[in-house]
Amino acid sequence: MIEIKNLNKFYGEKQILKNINLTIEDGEIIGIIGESGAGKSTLLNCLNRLEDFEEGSVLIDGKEIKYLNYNQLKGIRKNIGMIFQGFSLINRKSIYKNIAMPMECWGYKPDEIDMKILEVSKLVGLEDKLKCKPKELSGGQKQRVAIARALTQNPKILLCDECTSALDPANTKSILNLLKSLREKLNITIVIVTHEMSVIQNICDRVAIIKDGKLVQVEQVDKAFINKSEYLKELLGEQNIEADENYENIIISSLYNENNKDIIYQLNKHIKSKYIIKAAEFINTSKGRIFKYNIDLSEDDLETVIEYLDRNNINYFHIDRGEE
Ligand SMILES: Nc1ncnc2c1ncn2[C@@H]1O[C@H](COP(=O)(O)OP(=O)(O)OP(=O)(O)O)[C@@H](O)[C@H]1O
Repeated sequence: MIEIKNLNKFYGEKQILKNINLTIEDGEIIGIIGESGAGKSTLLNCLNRLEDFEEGSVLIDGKEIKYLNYNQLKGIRKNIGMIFQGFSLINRKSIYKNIAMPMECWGYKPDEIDMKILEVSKLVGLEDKLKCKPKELSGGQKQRVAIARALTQNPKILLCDECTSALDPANTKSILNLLKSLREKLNITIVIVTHEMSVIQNICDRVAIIKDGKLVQVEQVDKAFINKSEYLKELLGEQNIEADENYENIIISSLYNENNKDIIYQLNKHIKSKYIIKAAEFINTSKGRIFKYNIDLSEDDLETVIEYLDRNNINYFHIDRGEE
């Protein structure tokens, strides 16, 4: 478990992280998203003390890392793998040698290294590329090498800083699938810093939004997308749809399930007068598919619709226009 408590971080006079509090459970995949310069990478780097922090604490499995000396830190960092956007591979060395590097530093015996490399290269699907050089690999394959290298230390935590930002959509998808399968097989905790909302949607259990150094929202991904906060809308570049004062406006949004899959058909059966679907959106998340309909309907139909939605346990938000 990672526990971040009242974390404050400064560069000179400038405060970069402002009273961050966050607990990350074992085996969780959490995504940290925010605008450029918000403090995402700095926060990630505080988790293994690549960056020191002035105030607050970071506990890894109950152990405070703030005051650890160099040797103690090395021990903790063994449990925390890190992967970056740029892969950090040595081009003149083979894939085998690139993966072997941390084990060589730690003084493992050659046959131990051999066995481990066989194991991790199978996990990331690179067992036939060990003799290649990085330049012979695609971006996605290079990131797999970086992940394999991190896995040689049997990490309990994987910190990923924009690990798919340099990849095309197909390679991004394959790396995200790999991370998901690693969590399933090894119960690794994964913290992902990203500016790509698709990464958050596809694999994260929770999303943490950081704005100007403050953690402004931490929520389960499905809940965050069912009822988007102003922060999330801002990151998505979405604007609120203007309300039409002649209608009641309702947003119906839920995870798809047996109960609500034919919601529009059902509404048609219940509503007397015409209604307007102003926007419809379908989002795939790690928790399932979310639908969202923004509907204008007559005042007469509002009560019937709300009753239907309540009865069937379907989420909705009635936009209160107030008394104009
Ligand atoms: N070594 C440093 N010295 C001084 N200021 C720094 C240093 N590193 C980062 N900063 C500043 O800290 C702030 C947060 O940087 P950080 O890299 O954490 O943001 P980020 O959210 O990861 O941004 P991006 O998405 O662009 O990578 C920025 O204003 C940045 O300029």
